[in-house]
Formats: sequence, C-alpha cells, structure tokens
Amino acid sequence: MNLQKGLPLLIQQFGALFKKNFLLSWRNKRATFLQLFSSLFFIFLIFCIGKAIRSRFSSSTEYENVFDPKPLVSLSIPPCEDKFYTKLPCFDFVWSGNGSAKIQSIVNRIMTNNPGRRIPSDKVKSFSTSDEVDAWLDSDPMRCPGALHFVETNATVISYGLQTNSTPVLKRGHYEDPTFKFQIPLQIAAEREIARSLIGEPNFNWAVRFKEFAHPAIEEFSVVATVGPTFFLAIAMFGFVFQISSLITEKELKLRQAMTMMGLYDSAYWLSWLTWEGIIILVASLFIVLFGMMFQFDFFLNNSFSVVFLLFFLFQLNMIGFAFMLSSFISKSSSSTIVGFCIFIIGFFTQLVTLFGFPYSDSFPNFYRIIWSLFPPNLLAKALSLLADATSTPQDPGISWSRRADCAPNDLDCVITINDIYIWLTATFFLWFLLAIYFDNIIPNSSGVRKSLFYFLKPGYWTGRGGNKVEEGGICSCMGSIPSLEDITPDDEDVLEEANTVKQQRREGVADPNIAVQICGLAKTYPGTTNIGCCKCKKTSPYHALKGLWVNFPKNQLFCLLGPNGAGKTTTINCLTGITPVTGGDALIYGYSIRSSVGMSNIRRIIGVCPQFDILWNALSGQEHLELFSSIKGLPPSSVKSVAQKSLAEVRLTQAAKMRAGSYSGGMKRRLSVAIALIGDPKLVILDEPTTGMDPITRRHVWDIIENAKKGRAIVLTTHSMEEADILSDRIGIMAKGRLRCIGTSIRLKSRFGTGFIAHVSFTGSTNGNTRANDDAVTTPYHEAVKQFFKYHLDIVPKEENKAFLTFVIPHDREARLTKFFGELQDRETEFGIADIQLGLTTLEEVFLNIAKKAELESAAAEGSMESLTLTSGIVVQVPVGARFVGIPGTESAENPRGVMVEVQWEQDDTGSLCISGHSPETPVPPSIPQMPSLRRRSRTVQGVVIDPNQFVSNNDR
Ligand SMILES: Nc1ncnc2c1ncn2[C@@H]1O[C@H](COP(=O)(O)OP(=O)(O)OP(=O)(O)O)[C@@H](O)[C@H]1O
Repeated sequence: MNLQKGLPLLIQQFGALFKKNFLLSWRNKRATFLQLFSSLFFIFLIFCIGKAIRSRFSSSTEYENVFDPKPLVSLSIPPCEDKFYTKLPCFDFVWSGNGSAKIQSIVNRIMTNNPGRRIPSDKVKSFSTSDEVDAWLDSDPMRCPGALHFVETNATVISYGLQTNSTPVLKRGHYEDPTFKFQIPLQIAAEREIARSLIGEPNFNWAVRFKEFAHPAIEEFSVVATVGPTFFLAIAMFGFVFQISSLITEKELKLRQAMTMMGLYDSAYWLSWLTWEGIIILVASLFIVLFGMMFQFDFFLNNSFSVVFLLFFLFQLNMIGFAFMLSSFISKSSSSTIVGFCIFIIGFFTQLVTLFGFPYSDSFPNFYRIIWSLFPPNLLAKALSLLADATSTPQDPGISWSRRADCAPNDLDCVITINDIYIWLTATFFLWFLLAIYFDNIIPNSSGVRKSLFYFLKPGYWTGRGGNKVEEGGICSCMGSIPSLEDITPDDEDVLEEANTVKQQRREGVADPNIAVQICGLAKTYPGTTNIGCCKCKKTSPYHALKGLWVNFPKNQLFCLLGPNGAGKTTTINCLTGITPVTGGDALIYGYSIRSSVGMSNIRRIIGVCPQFDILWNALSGQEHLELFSSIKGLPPSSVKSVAQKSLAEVRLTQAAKMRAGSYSGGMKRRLSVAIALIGDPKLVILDEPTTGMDPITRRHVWDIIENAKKGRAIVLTTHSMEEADILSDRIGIMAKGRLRCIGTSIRLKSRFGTGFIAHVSFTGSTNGNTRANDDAVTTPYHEAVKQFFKYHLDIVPKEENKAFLTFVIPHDREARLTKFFGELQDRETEFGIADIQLGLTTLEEVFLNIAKKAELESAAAEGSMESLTLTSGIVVQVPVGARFVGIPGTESAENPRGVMVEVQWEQDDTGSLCISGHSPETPVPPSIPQMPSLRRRSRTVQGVVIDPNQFVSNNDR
C-alpha cells in the first residue's frame, strides 16, 4: 500500500487530529458547554453587581454627570417610620408651646398642609415647654426625629426653634441626610405657617426651592472595569484548565508517544490543538460580546464591537498559549485544576494591583510594564479599564476601530493604547507557543527522553538529517557518569553462534534479504541521576538494562522474546521503536538504522506497534481509533474507512465498532490495540504482551490473527504465556538481566534446557478423569513393579504418583537408554497392568524457570548478595545467594572438629529473586572439606563459608 508522505501526510494527520479533538470536545459536552457559555453566567453576575452598586448609591449624584440640576420643591415632612433609627410607636415631630391657641393652630396647619401627606394627630405630641420636651426625649429616646419649640412673644412676634437628631445614618448602603430628609422640610413648614398666621392669609404662597450645583460625575464607576477582569479571567480559566488537562492526559496515557511511534509529526499535533482551540475561543469571545450587549452594558454598546471582540479573542488565545507552555511542566492531569486555580488566584491579585494603577502610568519605568505585561490577565485588566473609562458616561464616545491606536478617552496617563495591548497579546501568544514547543522538546517525556537545551541551534534539527540525538534525565539533574559495559562472551553456544553470524554479516556488509531486523550489539544503560532537591540530593545509579544484544529477526517469522520481569524486553522494543535512545550498538530494520533520524522516520512508516499499555482514548470508538491511526500512518484518505472496517472485522470488533473504547472490556481493548498495530500493512509488527487480560477463547482468536499476520512480514512478540510462545513462535529468545540467554526453536530449547523427558504411565482399571491428583497414594503391586522397573533401568523415582498414574522425569543423560527401555516396558504392559504410556519433552515453562534461576544465581554471585538464615541453634548465618552447602565458622568442637554445615534450599519469589525456602539439619563438615577459617564468634551472626558441592559430593562418594 502506498503511504502518503511529506506535506500531504502532514495535512492528513492534521485533519485526523482535528477531527479527534472535535470528537473529544463533542463527547465531553459539559466541558465544551462551560467553555462556550460560562460567559452568560458571569456577565449576568456582573449585571447584578452593577445593579446592586447603582441602587446603593442611588441617593447620591456622586457617580453621575449633573449638568442641568432639577430644583426640589414642596419638601414634605416624612413619616417617622421612614427614619432608620426610630422605635415604634413613634411621632413625626413633637413641639412645645401648647399654652398658646395661636401656636396650636399653627401646628394644626403644619399637619394639614404637609405636602403630599396629612399628618395624623396621633403622630404629633405637644408639650408646654422645651424643658419638658428634653425630659421626654431623654426618658424615651428614638421615638421622634425632631422637635419644634414655639414662643409667642407678642401679637406680631412668634419665634421658633428646631431640634433634630443630626447624626447621619447609613442603612443597607443608603445614606440618610438629616438636613434634607427632615430638618429643612420641618423648618419650611414652621416658617410657612407662622408667616401665614402673622399676615392673616392662610393661602399665602410660600415656596422654597432647593437645587444642587451642576457638576460632572465626581467619581467614575464602571462595574465591568471593577469586577470584569476577575470574571473574564474566570471565563478564560475553563478553557485553560481543559486544555492543560487534555494535553497532559495524552502525555500521561502515552497516547502521544503511541502516535509518535506511528509516525505523527509534532507540527501536526500542535497545529491541530491550536486550530481547534482557536475556533472554540472565537465562538466563546463572540458570545461574551453578544451577552454583554444583551445586558445593555455601555462598555459593550459604546465601544466598537470589533475592538471588544478582538480583545477577548486575543486574551483567550494568549491563555491557551500559556496553557500549552505550562503543560510541559506537569505530568499528572489531575494537577491541571490546581494549576488553573493557582493561576486564577495570582491573576486576581495582579489584576487588582493593575487596577490600582501599577505599572501603566508615567511614574513607573518601562521595564516594569514589560515584565508585568507578560502575564496575560494584567493586560486584560488594563484593557478593560481603558475601554470602561472610554464609556464611563453615556456621553463618552467609547473606542472605535479606527481610534484603537489613539489615547483612550478619559485616559490621562496614556502610556498604553488598546492597539498596544493587541500587539502585546499577539506577541506573547507566539512567545508562549514557541516556548511550549521548546519545553516539550527539552523536558523529559514519559520515557525520560528529551532533546538537548540548544537542539534548535543544530542545523540537523532543521534539515532532519542530524541524527536522532536525544538525552535522558531531567534538565536540573546532574547525570552520573555511565560505567562502560564489559564485552561479555555469551556462554550459550546457540547465542554465541547467532552473535557471530550477525557480527560476520556486519563485518562483511552483507545485507541478507531475508532478514527484517538485525540487532547489532544493542546496549541500553539508563543513566543514574542526582536530583538536587531543596534539602537533599537523591541519587540513583546507572542501570544496564541491555548488555549487548546480537540477533537477527528473519522475515516471515515470529520471534518471541521471553524473559522474567525486568529482563529488558520492553527496553529492546523501545529502542527499536525509537522511544528510548540506545547507549551502544545499533539495529537495522529493513536496512534503516534506528540511530539516524532519517532512518527512524522511515522505520516508523513500516512498523506497527502494540505497546504493553492500551493506546486508547475512552471517548473515541473503535472505528474512530482505527481511522485516526490509519491517517497518522498515511494510508490514502479514500481507503481509511474501508481499512478500519476490515481491521475491526479481523479482530471481531465489528459489533462494537461504534462503541466508545472506555466501555470496552480489557480483552476488547487489547484486540483493538493489536488491530492498530496491524494497520497499514506494516513490514515489522512489534507486539508487547498483546494477549494480556484476554479470556482463552479470545486469546486463541488473537493467536489466529497473529499467525495469519506472519505472512510477508516479521513479528516480534513478547509474552509471559509459555503456551502462546510455544504455539506462535518460529524462534524463541529468552532474556534475563539484559542479556540473551538462549535462542532457538521451542523444541531445541526444551531439549537443551529442560530437565529431560516426562513419562506418564497410567494403569488399567482406574478412571483417570475422576482421580484426584492428591488421592491417597494407593500402592498396588503394579505400581511397585513399575517403580522398581524405572529405578532399576533408569535410576529414577516417580515425581508424582497416585492410584491412576505415575509420572517420571527422565534426565537427558539417560536418553541413550530410552529406546530399549520403552521397548521392554511396552512388551510387559499387561504384566504391569499398564493402560497407556505417554512420553514427552519437558515444558517451555520449565526451560524458562531454569534460565531465569541460572541468571538470578549469576547476578547474585556477581553482586555478592547475601541472605540471612536462622538455624535451629539460634545462630544467624549470612549465606551467599544461591549457595547450596554452607559451613558455619565458629562451630568447631571436640565432637565436630571441622564444625557443622547445612544444605540450603532455594526458591524464586514473585519477583523472580531467589530466597531461602528451607535448610537441612546441621551436620558435621566431612574431613575432606578444607578447614574453615577459625573464628571467635562475638555476635550471633556469622558469615557462612560456601562449600563446593562437587568436592563435597565426590569426597562423600569416596
Ligand atoms: N526509564 C527507566 N529508567 C531506569 N530504569 C529503567 C527505565 N525503564 C526500565 N528500567 C529498568 O530496566 C530494566 C528492564 O526493564 P524492561 O521494562 O525492559 O523489562 P521487561 O523485560 O519488559 O519487563 P516486564 O516483563 O515486566 O515488562 C528493569 O530493571 C527496569 O527497572
């Protein structure tokens, strides 16, 4: 199949990733809805806050322009209940001088002629003298806002005095002015009625008008400028957190690594996210402006639509660039909310400082402004304040598109214009975006790999021909020096022969057309690092995960890599797929070297990988996964759909094609991962434990798929299932401790490394199926006869026995006697009551265990590892791991002049490490063993002395 490359491939990958981003957003509706419509909620909040603040200051004209003040006429004495502080029942006013009928009539007129409201008689209380009023006010305060004191001096002179509570009172934001709200209306009423009484004209017109000064708004207040920065920052934070979380999830789940393995261009990756997020914030910014206009904010109505829209668009775009950059420093998607919260809190405070005037005024040097403007929320706060000042009153013109580069109206400092802010937001966006790509390259990825700090200065980076140079370890860690690997000659003849073949082909420069992968001395050492923390240094030593691998993987064959955990299988695969850089050696895949970046990009086009982990997005369906990876691989766009459907059918997922992968079972996920590895007809397929978690039926089905896939390509398989290896593999290599320990077909490995043959003898008259393996050992004469026959001819005893059968393990060294032996046994079948004899090789599992144990012993010996053994006598002996016979120094006595020894039994634990499973009783050390070093034991712990079993046995035999 012809795969796309170059620009068409980049465009195809971009399209596929854009579709993936769209589907992820579409399926995560809640998050997308919040990104698009959270502005409605926040603008509504701003609207409510604006209303609350306006109503609080409604009694004052401080925030308004008053150019044509209206006169206040007919001031009315308010009801006492309107006063904030009066207690009920209350009086509208009290008065003194009730001894005079004239004054009584004046007061009656005050009550009757009160503008807009007649004062009831029970709301007024009269006293004789002002002293009586004082005494009453003192004894029962807060019942009345004020008092009038009349004195009738003579027929033409009436004087009066006024007493009020002059303390201004604030209640729920309302300020009660004692002068205008009580004193002046009372005073006008008293003077009006005294005048009417004295001149004898009850309808005499007495109108007093009050008018405030004409003035501009003393204080300018814009709710958008005051609370807007915080709220608009909050709106942008939704997109910010979702973006960080999406990027980190793809990193954390190694989805990005998987896509890179399949040949994804980094540029397609970044551009697809940027484009998708660009569209989202374009729509979100449009909604912000529309909602602002809907709520009739002067800010949105009087400034030009394009000016306000562009501000919100550039600000949110900037925040997305900022999120891209920060995502390189975060490794867990769960941290994205915390990061978002911290940015919001920091932004809240810096915006507050910005609104106080720092640093956008002449009094601060330019340098402060440059630094301050790097943080996008600060630019937003300043821009909102400029736009709000430009529309602070209905008369202000706002900022039009053509005047965006001029000083904003009402901006007296004019150190920055809206146009400057656009330029800053655009420039810093590019800065964040470039830094995001830079940090993405230099900060170690999930496999601990990164590029050098100045990778972009190397011409090879731009031409793509500079080698696949990557480094390992954190940028702030000092690498320990990597100890060189000594050249170890394999001790297994097959491994040695394979290595020699590869070496010779390398020397002669022979390119065998039948070889798919040639691994030449591949070595991998994970470097030790020293991480300098705040209080301590954490050191890890270098680890040789691969110690020189020489092997060929032929075409049309499945090579199975087996080995215990930590053997180096995944490291081998990671080196072949370019996930981790090699320390030494090389590998040629169809002639392309994994050490060259050109080679690697060619290799990525011809390999398919099923990693140990599932490379799946929970929100995408099986079909969407296959279409995505087909496009990443560069399959012709017209064939993507049909190839995906065919692959789904192959792994029996057609029924679940449209189901989201998140709801797949573990086995279905693995099958989909296998299908992804096989997509695009790769020439080399690497399957790292592909059948983990599958039920036996599905596993067999996947085996069929793998078996069919062998044709025309090479397959490398790692597995922990010996049955799988036995059935599928053409050749098997068992690795342990970073080295290939044996290689060959399954039969060869069994015959070379198994304990021998297994003979299974079943007897007549017993029902095999119903016999429990642990049935009481019923020893019939037949059993005894067969046992003796085996003992006599082969010198072996049964490994397992019960009523139905006997099982013997026959060592290889007795192989020569077998033909004659089994011939004779068959002749005497009736005599021995034998129903059936089965002979087979030992299992691959046994081979695996033997190799693993041998490797474990080797490494324990090399490292000088010790295990503690507590004897029945209470002595604790330090035993070298794997040692069988151990002498105990310091146990010499008259009875045992050479001391005592024990035989130690070993087994492998879950991790494959050797541990002591038991030991024999303490027995005297035979005289043939050389004298142990004499020791005066001070503590109960002693260092055991290894006794050579050969010498011990041979001497014993003697
Ligand atoms: N990034 C790393 N840094 C340091 N050591 C590592 C790193 N990756 C792997 N190792 C070590 O290298 C050794 C080989 O690991 P590898 O994953 O290749 O083993 P494996 O054979 O695939 O094991 P398994 O069967 O468990 O998958 C292990 O001891 C492991 O701890």
